[in-house]
Amino acid sequence: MSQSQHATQHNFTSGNVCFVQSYAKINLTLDVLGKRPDGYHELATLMQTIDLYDTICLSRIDEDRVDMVCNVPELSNENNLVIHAAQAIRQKLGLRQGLAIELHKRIPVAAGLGGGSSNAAAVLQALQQWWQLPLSQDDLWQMAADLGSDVPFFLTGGLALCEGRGEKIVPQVANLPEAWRWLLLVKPAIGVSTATVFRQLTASDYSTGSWSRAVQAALQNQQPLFSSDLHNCLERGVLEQYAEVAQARAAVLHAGASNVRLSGSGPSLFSFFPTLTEAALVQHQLQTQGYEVYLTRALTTDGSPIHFFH
Ligand SMILES: C[C@@](CO)(OP(=O)(O)O)[C@H](O)COP(=O)(O)OP(=O)(O)OC[C@H]1O[C@@H](n2ccc(N)nc2=O)[C@H](O)[C@@H]1O
Ligand SMILES: Nc1ncnc2c1ncn2[C@@H]1O[C@H](COP(=O)(O)OP(=O)(O)O)[C@@H](O)[C@H]1O
Repeated sequence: MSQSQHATQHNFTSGNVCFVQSYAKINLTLDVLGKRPDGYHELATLMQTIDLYDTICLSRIDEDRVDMVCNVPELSNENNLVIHAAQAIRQKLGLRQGLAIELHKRIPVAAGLGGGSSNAAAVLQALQQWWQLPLSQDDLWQMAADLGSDVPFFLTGGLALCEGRGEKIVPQVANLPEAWRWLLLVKPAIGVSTATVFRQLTASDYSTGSWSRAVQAALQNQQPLFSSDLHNCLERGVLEQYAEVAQARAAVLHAGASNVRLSGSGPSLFSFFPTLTEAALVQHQLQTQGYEVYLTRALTTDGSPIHFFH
């Protein structure tokens, strides 16, 4: 029996079974620099893993195939990224060892929280460690990047500056202001397609990358940061296009939050609080209005709570 802590996954293996925790992310900042010839957008985004996770149970099976069940019925099919990740590894190494995957989702789906990407990275990393595969970090990174723009970030997690289409990762020392100790996530009752949100961008939404780089520098130097320093270039389009998100944003502010931002392509919104009491009060108010709300916090690469500065 062994227990290991690598990157954002907590793995627990026992004989033929391996359990993995697969964490969600928020985008503290998200700059879109412009559209690339390949159709993707050039990004600079500061991503941070948070204490909200799916659980994945991997078991060896005798047959040469990958099976999967999920507690969210519409995700129980071969398009699930956990199957793509397992098949990518089997194909790359010509493995015939079969696998059964149980996926228990807690991270809201299509919510801007990176759940599918996190699950894919968790499977890549768990199989690499559990089966002691001869894959380099570069091999893993390439497989992750082929699975999706956000997947490489989840191989390291914690806090990172992500550039290119999101796949170029520069890990940062996880270090946030004291005022950001508690994190409230509000998930409006709609799913949002990432591709649609990018399609609706206009040139006036683009930035130079300066929002993310300024916040990165302030965090590294432990300088004061304000909620107005955080920016997401996708937010304008999402607030205009989806009334549910604009309403939820207004409700969060009305409930007493001093800051609120969209995570990724949304629809999830996040707010920071210095104390648990303040966060819990706002959470309670929003829950009584019927909102889906999560009270959580930021994590380091090994899944432990991060360091805060004054
Ligand atoms: C916006 C972000 C911010 O972290 O997250 P989510 O809101 O999805 O969580 C990511 O860039 C999402 O990453 P991911 O969900 O892996 O995207 P992919 O599967 O690679 O791409 C989905 C679609 O989004 C668009 N896309 C994605 C990334 C990028 N840099 N430019 C794009 O234009 C493309 O239309 C692409 O077909
Ligand atoms: N394991 C998975 N978990 C969640 N969604 C998945 C998974 N595998 C494939 N998907 C697909 O990916 C889409 C985006 O889901 P998700 O990763 O949760 O959101 P986001 O891209 O907003 O962070 C979903 O609509 C779903 O069809």
